[in-house]
Amino acid sequence: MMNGQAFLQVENVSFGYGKQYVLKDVSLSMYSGEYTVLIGPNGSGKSTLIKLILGLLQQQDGQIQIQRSRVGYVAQQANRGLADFPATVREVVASGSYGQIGLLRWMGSKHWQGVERALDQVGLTEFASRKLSQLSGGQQQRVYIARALMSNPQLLILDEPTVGIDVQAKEQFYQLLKQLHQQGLSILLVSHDLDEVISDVDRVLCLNQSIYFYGSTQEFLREQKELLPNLFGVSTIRSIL
Ligand SMILES: Nc1ncnc2c1ncn2[C@@H]1O[C@H](COP(=O)(O)OP(=O)(O)OP(=O)(O)O)[C@@H](O)[C@H]1O
Repeated sequence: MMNGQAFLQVENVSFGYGKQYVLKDVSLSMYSGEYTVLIGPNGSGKSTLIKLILGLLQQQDGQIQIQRSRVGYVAQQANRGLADFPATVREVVASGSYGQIGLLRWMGSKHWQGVERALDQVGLTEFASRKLSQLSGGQQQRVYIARALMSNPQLLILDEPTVGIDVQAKEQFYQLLKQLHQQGLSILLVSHDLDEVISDVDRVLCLNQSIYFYGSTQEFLREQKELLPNLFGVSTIRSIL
């Protein structure tokens, strides 16, 4: 897994919104096909790190190397803003190709085939003609994954995608991520649901302004009794929930 060139390389990155740093000297590398979960207490800099990786923020120090055209992104509460928009599920997924639903009329049949494929990958074919607002929160998040898949990403980044989704839908959602990973997609998932994803991921990254732990799932499980009390003030994964 670690062979070859890393396609995401974050080297000694520091960032602050004002004078104070919220991220200090952060380094990490992701290799093709890896599934990494990023955890950390509230305000530890997880979303900030994601925004730096996506190029939405610019670090003050350090370097980030990544081919951004090969990154798909599913934001926290992704449905905000679009949920009331009168677009169908199919149209929202299609907008992943062009970024704007208004441009859909320019899409050729090859693109629409891609839309059907993406809908199939996330198990939403039967909902394709429904309005987005008529789907549950969990289904809507799957629509956003399908939209992100339209750019044929190498890496899918998700920032707390299951906030506000019920337990059963969460399970289905993580099952979908597991399947996409098994199909070869690399995933960087920000989540508090460590207990639910720990058996699916390859690596765990614990952030608290700096990197607190970064290693394989096996290493994490071996060391969690020492790691978790310091990071979250709890002693088992289950108590983070
Ligand atoms: N736009 C902003 N301007 C100023 N400070 C910010 C801004 N966004 C975030 N911060 C601060 O930066 C720090 C890191 O925030 P960030 O959202 O990256 O943390 P997080 O780990 O994602 O938190 P959570 O788990 O609560 O989502 C926090 O102290 C936060 O208050």
